[in-house]
Amino acid sequence: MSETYTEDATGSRGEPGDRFAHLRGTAGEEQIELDREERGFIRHRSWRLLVQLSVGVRRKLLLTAIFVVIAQAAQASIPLIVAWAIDWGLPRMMEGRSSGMWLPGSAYIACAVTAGILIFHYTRMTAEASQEMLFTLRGEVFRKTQALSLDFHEDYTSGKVISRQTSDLESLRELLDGGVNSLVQGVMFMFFTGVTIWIMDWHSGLVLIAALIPIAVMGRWYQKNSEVAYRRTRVSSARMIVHFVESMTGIRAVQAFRREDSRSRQYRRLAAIYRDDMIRSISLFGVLQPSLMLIGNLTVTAVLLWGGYRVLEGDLGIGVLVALVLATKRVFQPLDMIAMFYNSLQSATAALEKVSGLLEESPSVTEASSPVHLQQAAGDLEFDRASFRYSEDGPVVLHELDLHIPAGQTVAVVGRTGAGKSTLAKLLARFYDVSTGAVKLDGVDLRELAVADHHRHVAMVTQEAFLFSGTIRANIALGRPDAAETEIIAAAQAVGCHELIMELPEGYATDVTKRGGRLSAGQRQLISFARAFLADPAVLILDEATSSLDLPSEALVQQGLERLLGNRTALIIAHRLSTVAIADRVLVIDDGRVVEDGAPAELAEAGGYYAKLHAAWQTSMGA
Ligand SMILES: Nc1ncnc2c1ncn2[C@@H]1O[C@H](COP(=O)(O)OP(=O)(O)OP(=O)(O)O)[C@@H](O)[C@H]1O
Repeated sequence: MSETYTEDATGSRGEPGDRFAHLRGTAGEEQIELDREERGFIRHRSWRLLVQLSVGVRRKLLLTAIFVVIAQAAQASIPLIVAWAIDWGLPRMMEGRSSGMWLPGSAYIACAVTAGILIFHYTRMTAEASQEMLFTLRGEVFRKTQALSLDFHEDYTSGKVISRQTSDLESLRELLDGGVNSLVQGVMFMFFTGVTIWIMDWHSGLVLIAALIPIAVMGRWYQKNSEVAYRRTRVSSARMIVHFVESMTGIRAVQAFRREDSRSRQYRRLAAIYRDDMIRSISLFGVLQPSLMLIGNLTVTAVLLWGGYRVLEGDLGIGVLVALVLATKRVFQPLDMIAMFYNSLQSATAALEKVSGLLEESPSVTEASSPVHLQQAAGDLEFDRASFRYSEDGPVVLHELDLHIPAGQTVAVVGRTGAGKSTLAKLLARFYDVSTGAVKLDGVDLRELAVADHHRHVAMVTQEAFLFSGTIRANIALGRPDAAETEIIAAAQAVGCHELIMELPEGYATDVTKRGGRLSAGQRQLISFARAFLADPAVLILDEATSSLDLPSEALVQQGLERLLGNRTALIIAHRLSTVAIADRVLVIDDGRVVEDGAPAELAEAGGYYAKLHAAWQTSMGA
């Protein structure tokens, strides 16, 4: 699949002075009322996405269209055949000529069989084409959301991503699966039946055309109102899903603080808003559908009355009148289907607006146009007058930081909460790029370094020690997917978790999500150390867990950590005295600046922040 779906060259936010900057990407996603130009912009983006998606299934769509036209022409000619049978066939039969029966009869059967076979084929082809388009889109939404940088995810929340991937794609599925098919089918059927009416009697054709006027007025009314109504349902559905996802991912906090009732109340409130928005949009459809039916029935009455009068006058054959009434009744049958299509179109359009916006986003951390490759890295790190703020108008979090960490050094970073320790780590891991200045690995600016090489040389072990569902083996192998079994075991042995894995019910094949495979915080950390050991990076960034482990576990984790560190360069956000003790150097960060820098023993004597922290730790150890 192509890399850029609806992304434009200017990035997701466009050029300065861009008239639609507030609508690009996911910005303005919750804006419900749009002016004419804004609507045009959003619609263009949505349709462009739909066209891009249809490129791969063009042949199938074309063939479907041809089949639909032929099948509907065959079906629509049935009233003509009836008229022919009555006005031409019947008199012949009465004269004893058998052709009066079998000619119209065979034509009727031929039309019905042709239509049946073609409908079978195009129904299957439409399903294949729409599923193929949805398959592509699902993959694209997943790929895009994974590729987007952390700053996007921190703003957008996983609940919204889930809502794009589930409820929005679902409403698109409804449209593509049944809707398009019924639209083309219905329109073609109406067209051909209309033509047969014209052929039989142009007076009735005029009645039909007159009926199109109120139909068009109703359609326009529905489009205007339902567009806004469905946009509103997309927003309220996303809010409801966001709340649900947050409550479930934060279930520990919810239960610990007994927030179940209040979270339920909030959820009910959001669900009620969604329910009301849905009722409002469906009610609009409730007006559209019967109105169209009424127009249809009035037209049949008009054709019957006027035709009947002309039969009495001797201007029209009775067979033609029967066929005309039959055809006029049939011409409106698909309106029901078309109205339903219109309904799912409006719902899917609102969904497509959101999905195409998400796909228009582009990562803020990108690969340089001609990246520098580093086959081997020693692990020399440098912050060169590096400043950073999370957003353009946000506060400066790191202030012109100058810091050199020679290869192989273990640096513990301490400081009060909110000082900027994690930010330092995130810049090294390149979750973000510095605002000014540079961060360098072996003298190469990280922004110039090939992303794959950066990933290979710099690894981050986060404090949550996240394990994916699957086996222990697979979780360690994430560090290097092509690693052999022996290498995986060697990595586990190196950090000291081989024994504990062997004690699990199925050893390395134990599923971490199953009962018996559940691991403690310390064990999870050791597994994530094994993963990092296997990856064998030159630089390790460790966000040490703040949760206190019991002493035997802490000792195990400590040993595992020391073995993992080896000769690598390491930056550890330290929360334990034992970790700081094994560091070569301690940095005390305060308000985005390094305020103390030296060997642990040296700083413990210096009487500053670290000395106090050290004393407090020692007291707690003694307690
Ligand atoms: N995603 C973000 N967007 C905006 N501001 C942020 C973001 N992450 C952190 N900050 C701000 O940046 C500053 C430094 O945060 P950082 O997470 O680096 O602190 P820390 O020293 O690691 O704190 P802690 O020990 O509590 O984890 C804080 O003022 C914080 O509010």
